Amino acid sequence: MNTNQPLESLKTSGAVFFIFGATGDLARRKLFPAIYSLYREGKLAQDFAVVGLARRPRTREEFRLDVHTSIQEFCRYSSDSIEDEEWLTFAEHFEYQSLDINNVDGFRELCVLTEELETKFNIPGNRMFYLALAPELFGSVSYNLKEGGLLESAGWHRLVIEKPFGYDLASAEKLNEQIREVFREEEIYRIDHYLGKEMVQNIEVIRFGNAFFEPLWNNKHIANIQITLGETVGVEDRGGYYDSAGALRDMGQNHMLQMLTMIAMEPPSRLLPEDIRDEKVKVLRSLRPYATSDDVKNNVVRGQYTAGEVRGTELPGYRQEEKVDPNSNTETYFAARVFVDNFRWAGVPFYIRTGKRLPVKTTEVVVEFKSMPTNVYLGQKHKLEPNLLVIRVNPMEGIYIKINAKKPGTDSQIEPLAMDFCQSCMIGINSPEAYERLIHDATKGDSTYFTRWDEVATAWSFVDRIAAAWAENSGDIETYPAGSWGPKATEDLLAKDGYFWWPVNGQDEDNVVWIKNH
Ligand SMILES: NC(=O)C1=CN([C@@H]2O[C@H](COP(=O)(O)OP(=O)(O)OC[C@H]3O[C@@H](n4cnc5c(N)ncnc54)[C@H](OP(=O)(O)O)[C@@H]3O)[C@@H](O)[C@H]2O)C=CC1
Ligand SMILES: O=C1O[C@H](COP(=O)(O)O)[C@@H](O)[C@H](O)[C@H]1O
Repeated sequence: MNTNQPLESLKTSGAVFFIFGATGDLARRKLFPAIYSLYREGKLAQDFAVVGLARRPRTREEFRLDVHTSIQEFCRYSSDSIEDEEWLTFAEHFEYQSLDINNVDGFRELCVLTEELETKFNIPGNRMFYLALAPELFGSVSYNLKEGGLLESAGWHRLVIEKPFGYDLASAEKLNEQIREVFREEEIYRIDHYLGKEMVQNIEVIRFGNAFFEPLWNNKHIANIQITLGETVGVEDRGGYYDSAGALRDMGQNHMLQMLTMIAMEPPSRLLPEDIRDEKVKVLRSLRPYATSDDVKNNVVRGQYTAGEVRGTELPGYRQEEKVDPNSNTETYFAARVFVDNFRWAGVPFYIRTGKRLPVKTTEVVVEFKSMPTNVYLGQKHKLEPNLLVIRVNPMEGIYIKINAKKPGTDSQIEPLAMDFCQSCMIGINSPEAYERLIHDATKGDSTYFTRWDEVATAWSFVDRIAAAWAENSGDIETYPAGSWGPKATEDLLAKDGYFWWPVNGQDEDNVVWIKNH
């Protein structure tokens, strides 16, 4: 398939969806609800089937009940009762097969089942393999799909894989080699679900669709950019995975750097998947690498949460969490001062931070513009507030712009004004979830919002230097109480440049006059 086909020519076609890891958390919380929403919205072709695969035994009826329960709990559309005709019509498309990834015989049986389903639902041999599995299993699945004959049908074959893609560059390369022995790059869809978020995709339109942003989008006018991905949750039941990953690998290598690329990339010459991905990888290649451990120390902060209280609830520290090493030095928070060394961004610091057990669940980008050279109203000593463009990604979706204006009724008193457009207030819960959009894109063959191998590899080489410096000084991790905004050193990262973190969601901005669409 040519991934540079015009996007409007890409259409959803009937396919069999194979969900490897169908008894797991991701399938339950995200994948089944996403498939159901797509079905409800008429975005799936009529001729489709879903095969759930995992080791645990399940009858077809038990599996369909699992799918129903997951939809009731997590989908933005609730499903009908399991006896209703509409649900039965949908559920009819779901099958389950118990299968061990490491046993090729199971794949041969799967091949027979698949051909039966393709005949039953008139599916033209298109097959999408979604790996909701630990990455160690990706190589075996690919190999056994081929050995088991599943790649011999007439239609297209696509492999959708979850993050994390490896643990570092070396392991990612190995993983990639294993997969590439079977699938071509254009058949591989590496999910980074942040790229499926409405407002992350909207960054492109805000930038390239507005005459008053793009001309200012450079180091002449922008002072700094702040990207925050705050979470209130701890590690929940994923302690085993998280303790070997940490915030840098879990969020930094992927979601944070991908968001940074969307903010910093050059306008693509055409809006085709490869053109956009080419521009994103150029940003990753322009990231200034931290040359020494001292560089890392001066520009990156890591922290781990200790016990704390959030809205009256006592919460344990990270080391007390289930499946976490009680002496763990894994970071649950990190912040970094990053530079994109290219013509557009030279000298502009990008401050990025993410953490678990922070006070607010929020993903937000703040673009701080350079201050006016002087305050013509009150003189040099009185600095005017800088203009801000704030892109709210999650859970609130929208943008606000902070400007200075004359306070009505005064001679020349100036007050900051925020024009707040809340998209989620208008669209509400019907805003499509990231997984829906990405699964839909994969069925159409649109790889724009999936990460290409060179993006993954370049991001790892940037992150590996931080991880290596931390490994040398494993004891210097700072702590922060659950419910706080992370270690104190995070403030210093910005303070040394004369900046501070802007309050997220406009909180504490009491001196600002808000003009809202809601
Ligand atoms: N959960 C989440 O929110 C997110 C998850 N991810 C990624 O998605 C992937 C899956 O995560 P998650 O669902 O949480 O993991 P879980 O541990 O909940 O599920 C793993 C699944 O793999 C199956 N499995 C394990 N070993 C085998 C095997 N040998 N043969 C066949 N099936 C096997 C398990 O089923 P059984 O035991 O029955 O065989 C289970 O269905 C991971 O890579 C994770 O990092 C990424 C982003 C978010
Ligand atoms: O990929 C991951 O993302 C989630 C956060 O996603 P969000 O869409 O809820 O913001 C994070 O909790 C998890 O640790 C990480 O693996």
